[in-house]
Formats: sequence, structure tokens, C-alpha cells
Amino acid sequence: MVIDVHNLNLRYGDFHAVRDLSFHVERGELYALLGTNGAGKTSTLEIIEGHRTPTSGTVTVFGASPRDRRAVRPRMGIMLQESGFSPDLTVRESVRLIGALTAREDTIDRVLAIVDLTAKAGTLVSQLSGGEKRRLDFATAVWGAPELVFLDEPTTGLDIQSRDALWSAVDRLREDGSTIVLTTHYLEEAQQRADRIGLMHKGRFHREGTVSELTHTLPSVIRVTLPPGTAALPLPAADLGGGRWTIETTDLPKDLYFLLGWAHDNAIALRDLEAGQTSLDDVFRAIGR
Ligand SMILES: Nc1ncnc2c1ncn2[C@@H]1O[C@H](COP(=O)(O)OP(=O)(O)OP(=O)(O)O)[C@@H](O)[C@H]1O
Repeated sequence: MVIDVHNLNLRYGDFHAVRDLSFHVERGELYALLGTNGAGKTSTLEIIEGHRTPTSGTVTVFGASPRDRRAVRPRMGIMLQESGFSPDLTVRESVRLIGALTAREDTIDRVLAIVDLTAKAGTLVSQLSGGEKRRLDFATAVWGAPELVFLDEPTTGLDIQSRDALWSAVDRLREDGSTIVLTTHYLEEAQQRADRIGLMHKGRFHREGTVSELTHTLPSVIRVTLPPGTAALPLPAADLGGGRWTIETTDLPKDLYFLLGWAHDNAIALRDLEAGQTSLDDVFRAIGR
């Protein structure tokens, strides 16, 4: 086990930001911490990274306290939400400085090539665009291919090419056995890549599990528009007005087959027919229902 969090609590004064949170991350996993704004994701990450002391509870990283910097720091790479680079350093100097702090071996050329910043090596950080700063941040986090990498909203502000490049760099790290902890508001990224997801809301887990475990608890949906004057649907359905209906189903293939058979037998033209499994977006929308 790489990370073990047990009954973690964090208070900011009177405000209880993280409440009795327990989870673990196995070696080689991509674990995504998702949640609503202010759910406590960054606070939790900051504790695991050793940047913040919890109010109570225990956290171990590689079996040590995150505060034991000498044991833990050389084995992890961190991409924070807000980069802490000095604006007066160049890209190359920033990478060299942070690389030296990790005590891992790597080369500036290699990590800059990963994020396509080779041509900007001599540019001052203050002159980088927002997306370029994010990429520099990622480059320093993956210096020396750490065993554990924290990515806090890594793709926010990145164009599609940079996102793709970032995810293929993550894929390569994973092939080499790295463990990744991710936060993101792009649910599609988590849905495609995470082995497991912890879905936070107001300091607690609303749900935790694999993507399919999270999405299986909600029904699938069929959406359809019926021509005017059509008799009622043969399944329980919600009327959205204008001939549009939605059918919630726990057995999508069966109900869809039945609906298509009914339409065929009665010569009813179904328009704008959509049917789909629940997505993580739907799981999010169901929070607080
Ligand atoms: N230094 C602080 N002092 C007081 N309250 C704080 C502090 N940092 C965070 N909070 C509060 O704690 C809660 C959790 O914040 P946190 O940044 O961990 O949430 P998050 O899940 O990362 O949110 P987001 O998705 O918006 O980035 C929020 O309500 C926030 O206002």
C-alpha cells in the first residue's frame, strides 16, 4: 500500500473541512479524488503531501509519516494547483532547482521535451502563458519518474494537444509502475483513467469505488421524442413537454428492445432517441438529491 488515510479530520478554526475520511491507494493505481467545490480535496492532498498537519487521524505514505520528508519526499512528485515558481528564474533554472530538491536523477532536456517546452528553456517564468506554467509544473513533478505523483487539477487551462501529451506522459509513468493521485473537475478524464475514485462532498466521501461501481448505483436513461398525438409510452416515463420523454431503467437492453418493438408494431417514428449508461456527471448531479 502506498497511501493509507485513517479517520482524517481537518479543521480550519470552526470550519470542519475534512471529516473522518479513510481510504488507501495501492501501488500502481491511479486514484482520483473528485468532488464538489470546497469538498476538501486539496486540503486532503496537502496533508498527504506533508504540507499541512491534520487535526486528527493518521496518514502514512510508503509506511512513513508525510512529515518525515527525508523518507517520503525523494519518492514523490507534486503538481500543485497553484505553481510556486519564482518569476525571476528561467524555465531551465526552475526545473534544475526543483529537480535538485528531489534528489532523483534526470535531465532538464528530457523533462522539458515531455511537455514540449524545450524551445522555452531560456524564458523567464514570468513570461510564460498560463498553460505553459501548468506544463512546467508537470515537468517538475515528473522529474526522475517518481514512484508517487500527485496531480492537482493538472489539465485545467491546457489546450487539447497539451492534455494529450500530459496523459501520455502519465501513461508512461504508470507503465513503469508509478502510483498516481489525481484531482480533476473533468469527469471524463477520471472516468477514462482512474482505477478507483473517491467522490467527496462537504469533507466526506459521498461514494468510493471503481467507475463502474459508482455508476452502477444509478439507473440508465432512455430519451425520446414522440410525434404529436402518440398514445402513452408503454413504460413508466417522465414527460418533459414538447413530446420529449425520459425513461429511467435498471435494465437498459431489455427496456430499449421493448420500446423499439412497440414503436415498430404501432408504426411510431421515434425521434432523437438516445440511450445511455449513467455517467460520472450523473453521479455528481445526484449528490445532495
Ligand atoms: N486556509 C484555509 N482557511 C480556512 N478555510 C479554508 C482554508 N483552505 C480551505 N478552506 C476551506 O475548506 C474547504 C475545503 O477546501 P479545499 O480547497 O480543500 O476544497 P477542494 O475540494 O479542493 O475545492 P475545489 O474543487 O473548489 O478546488 C472549503 O470550504 C474552503 O473554503
